[in-house]
Amino acid sequence: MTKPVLEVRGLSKRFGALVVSDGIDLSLRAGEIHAVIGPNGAGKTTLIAEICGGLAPDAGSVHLNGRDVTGLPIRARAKMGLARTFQISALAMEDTVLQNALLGALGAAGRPWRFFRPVLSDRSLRVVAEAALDRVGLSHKAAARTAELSHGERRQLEVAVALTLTPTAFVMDEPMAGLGTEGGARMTALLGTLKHEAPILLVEHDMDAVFALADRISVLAGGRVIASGPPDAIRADAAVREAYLGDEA
Ligand SMILES: Nc1ncnc2c1ncn2[C@@H]1O[C@H](COP(=O)(O)OP(=O)(O)OP(=O)(O)O)[C@@H](O)[C@H]1O
Repeated sequence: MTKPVLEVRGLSKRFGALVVSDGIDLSLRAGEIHAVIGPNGAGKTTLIAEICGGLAPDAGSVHLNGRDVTGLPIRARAKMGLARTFQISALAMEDTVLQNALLGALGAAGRPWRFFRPVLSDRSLRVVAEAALDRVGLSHKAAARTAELSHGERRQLEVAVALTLTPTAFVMDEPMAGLGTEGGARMTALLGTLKHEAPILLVEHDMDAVFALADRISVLAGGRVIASGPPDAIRADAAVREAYLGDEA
């Protein structure tokens, strides 16, 4: 089997007496969507922070493309193509859609923000930013102020910003949150094609989306992976039903 793009081994973290990551092993392979689900407080947000570099684990490691990145800060991991989208929007609302994509491309190119003005006319960055907008279906809104976008369009723009990193792996934190039926369907279709460019670690509460999209699902409860496997196996897993899904699943 090919080496995982992203690999988490024995990740452990406690806040005082509370164990939030309890020896978590997880891998993300090329071409897949691996969903991480679990009840509130299971430790999903903490896990994402440890993977992306916002929070140092007490023990364990994170490897990206075979390289140990456990000690690296967020920015260094992002430069290696670890592209995160956020639960809460990190977009600049007063800037245009294209400017937000350009800011992403600028960050990916590792240039300081104070050179932003000239960058607006930088051809190579514009090409990257415009291609990302095109990819998520937002080209027609390039000149619009970001504040004028619908909620769904903002989430699409967040994916476009992530795309400007030329991702090695996506880490997505609830990309379906707040999307209606139409926006959810559009995002589902987008993720289904994006996974072929870079695999997606998907933390998501929308179970319909998870079971429709995921190639593998890992279930977190009390900081532990209590089950991991293809959607059908997870649906049938008694421990999962008890811990999380309820009998209606
Ligand atoms: N900085 C912190 N200090 C103390 N406790 C924390 C801290 N961050 C998180 N926790 C606790 O760790 C546990 C796991 O939280 P986390 O946010 O990772 O769970 P989650 O699975 O993402 O939950 P949700 O689905 O509600 O977002 C919770 O009990 C939370 O209160």
